Amino acid sequence: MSGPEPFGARLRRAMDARGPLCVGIDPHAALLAEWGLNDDVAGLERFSRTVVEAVADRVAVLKPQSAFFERFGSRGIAVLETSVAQARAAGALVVMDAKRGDIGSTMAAYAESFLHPDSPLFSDALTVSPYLGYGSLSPAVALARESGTGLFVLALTSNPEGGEVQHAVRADGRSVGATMLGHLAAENAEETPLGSFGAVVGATLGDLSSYDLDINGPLLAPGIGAQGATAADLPAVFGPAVRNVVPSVSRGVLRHGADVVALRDAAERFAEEIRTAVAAV
Ligand SMILES: O=c1ccn([C@@H]2O[C@H](COP(=O)(O)O)[C@@H](O)[C@H]2O)c(=O)[nH]1
Repeated sequence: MSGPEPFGARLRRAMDARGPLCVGIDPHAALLAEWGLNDDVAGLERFSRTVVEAVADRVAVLKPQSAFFERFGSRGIAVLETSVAQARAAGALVVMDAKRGDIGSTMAAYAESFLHPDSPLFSDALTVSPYLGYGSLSPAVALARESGTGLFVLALTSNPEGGEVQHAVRADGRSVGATMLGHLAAENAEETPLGSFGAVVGATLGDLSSYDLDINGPLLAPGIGAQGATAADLPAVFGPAVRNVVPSVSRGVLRHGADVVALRDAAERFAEEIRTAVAAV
C-alpha cells in the first residue's frame, strides 16, 4: 500500500502551479495596531482570517509564525488551528514556523504536535532547529516520512547573529551550516521530483557560492522585504539552486493590510518580482 504523497512532491506541484512565494502570517502587535485592530484574540483572529482570505487560494505556501499566536495562550492557539485548517482548505501548503528542537524523546512529541494527521495543528511542514545535534531531529524525520509532511531545518538563518553558530568551523573543516545542508542532501537522496527535507537559508546572506545548496530539497528563504533583501537578490544568493527556493515575505506583504485587495496586490507584486528574477537565471 502506498502512503501519503510526500511533502516535496506536493510542494513542487504547488510551486509550479502558483509560483514559489510563501507569505508569512506574523500578527505583530504593531501590525494589529496599523490595521486598526486591538492587540487581543479578536484582533488576532481578524488579522489571520484576512491574510488567509487574501492569499491562501493563490500562493503556494503560507507560513504562520507560531510565536505571535502563542502570545495569547490557548485562545491564540485555537486561532492558529483554525487558520491552518482554512489555509489548507483553500489550497495553500502550510509551513508552521515554530522552530522546534529538543532531545530526541521530546522532539517526538513536538513532531506529533504538528506533523501527525490527527493533531489539531497538523501542518504540511514544520521549521525545526538542529542545534541540539542533527540526529536529535530523527523522530521528526521519521514522522514526516510517514505522514507525507516535511521539515525546514535552520541551516543558514537570515539574522546577522546566526553566523557565530552556523559559520563556525568544525574539526573536519566543514562549517556547521554546511554540515546541516549535507545531512539534508542525504535525507533527500533519490527523492523525485523534490525531497521533503528543506533548509532555511536567508535571502539576506549575500554570496553563498561556498555552500553546496544542491540538497535536492526546498530552500525556505526568509528575509525579503522588512529585513532588506529583495527578489532581485535571489539569483546571486542561491545560484542554480534558485529553482528550489521558496522566498518568504511576511511584513513586506502584511504592512499593506487590512484591505484584502491591497494585501493580494502586494503579494502579487512580490510574486511577479520573484518570477522575473528567477526567469533571468
Ligand atoms: O532565518 C530565519 C528563519 C525564520 N524567519 C522567520 O521568517 C519571518 C520573517 O518575517 P519578515 O517580516 O518577512 O521579516 C519571521 O516569522 C521570522 O521568524 C526569519 O526571518 N529568518
